[in-house]
Amino acid sequence: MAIIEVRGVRKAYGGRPVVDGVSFTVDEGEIFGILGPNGAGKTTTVECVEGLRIPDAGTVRVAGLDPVADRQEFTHLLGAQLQETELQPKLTVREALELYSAFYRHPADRHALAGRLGLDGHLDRRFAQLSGGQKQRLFIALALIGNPRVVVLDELTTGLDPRARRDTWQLIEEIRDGGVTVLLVTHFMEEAQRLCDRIAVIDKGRIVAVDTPGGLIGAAAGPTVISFTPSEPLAYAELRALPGAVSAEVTGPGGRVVVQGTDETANAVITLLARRHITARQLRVTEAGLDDVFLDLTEQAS
Ligand SMILES: Nc1ncnc2c1ncn2[C@@H]1O[C@H](COP(=O)(O)OP(=O)(O)OP(=O)(O)O)[C@@H](O)[C@H]1O
Repeated sequence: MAIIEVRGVRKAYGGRPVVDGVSFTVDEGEIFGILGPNGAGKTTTVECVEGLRIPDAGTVRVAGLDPVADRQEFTHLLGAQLQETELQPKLTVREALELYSAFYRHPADRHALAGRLGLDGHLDRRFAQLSGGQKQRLFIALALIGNPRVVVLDELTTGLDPRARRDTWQLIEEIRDGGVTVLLVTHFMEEAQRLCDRIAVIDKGRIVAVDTPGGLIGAAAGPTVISFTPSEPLAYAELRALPGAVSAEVTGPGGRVVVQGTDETANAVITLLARRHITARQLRVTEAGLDDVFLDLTEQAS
C-alpha cells in the first residue's frame, strides 16, 4: 500500500520550472530511490515531500497527511536527514540525541539507537571531532529518533570512503527491515542498484522512468555490453552497424572497444572478428549496469 503519494508536483524559481509535474508513489516498507544528474530537481522534490518547500501545484500526501497543512502530526511521521546538515560544533553526540528526542512524543530509545548505529563509544565526543562517517551515522540517528514511519535520506554517503559507504548501506537495509519506508536521493548507481526496491530517474524536473533496478536494466536500449581490445583497429561505423548495436566507442589508450547492444550483437562481434582474423584480448560480455541505463535515459531526454 502506498505511504507516499506525489501527484503532479511543480515548483519554479524565478519563472524557471525545476520540478515539472512529478508524480510517483512509494509503498510502505520500500527503499525508493531518486536518481538524476546535478540540478535535476531531486532535492526540491524530496523537500516538497518533507514539507520544507511548498509546491506551486500538485499534491503530496504521506500516510494521508499533507506535509504543510498537517505539520504537527506530520513531524511525528517523517524523519529527515538533510543534505549538508551541520550541528553546533561543541554539541556532543549524547547532547544531540537528548535534544532531538525532546521534540517527539514517542522518541526511540536513545541508547539502543546509539548502539545500533555504532555511536555508543562516541557519546561524549563533540560534533566537530567526529569523522565524516560518524557524522553521517549521527544524522541517521537523528532522523530515526522520533520513531518515524518514513525516513528521507539525501545524498547520505557522499564523501564517505568505500567501507563507511558499505556500512551505511547495511544500516539503511536494517532500517527498512525494521519496517521504516526509506526515500533515498543518491548519485551513486551502485548504491541505487544494491539498495533500492524501485527507482525514479528524474531529469530536468521530470520523471523519465520508474522501475526496479532489474526492470530499468532490462528495458535499456542495449542490455548487453561487449568489450575487448582488438589486435587491429576496427571502424566505428562497422561496429555501430552490427545487428542490435546501440552504441560503439573506443576507450582508453589501449584502444579498448566497448559495444552496447543485445546478445545478437555479441554474436555478430565474434563473427566479425573471426572473418577479419582479428584477435580480441580480454573479451568480456556483461549485462549493462544502472549507470548505462542512467546515461541512456538522461541523454535521451536532453
Ligand atoms: N531556493 C532556490 N532558489 C532558486 N533556485 C533554486 C533553489 N533551490 C534549487 N534551485 C535550482 O533548482 C534546480 C534544481 O535543484 P535541486 O537542488 O532540486 O537539484 P538536485 O537534483 O537535488 O541537484 P544536486 O544533485 O546537484 O543536488 C537547480 O538548478 C537549482 O539551482
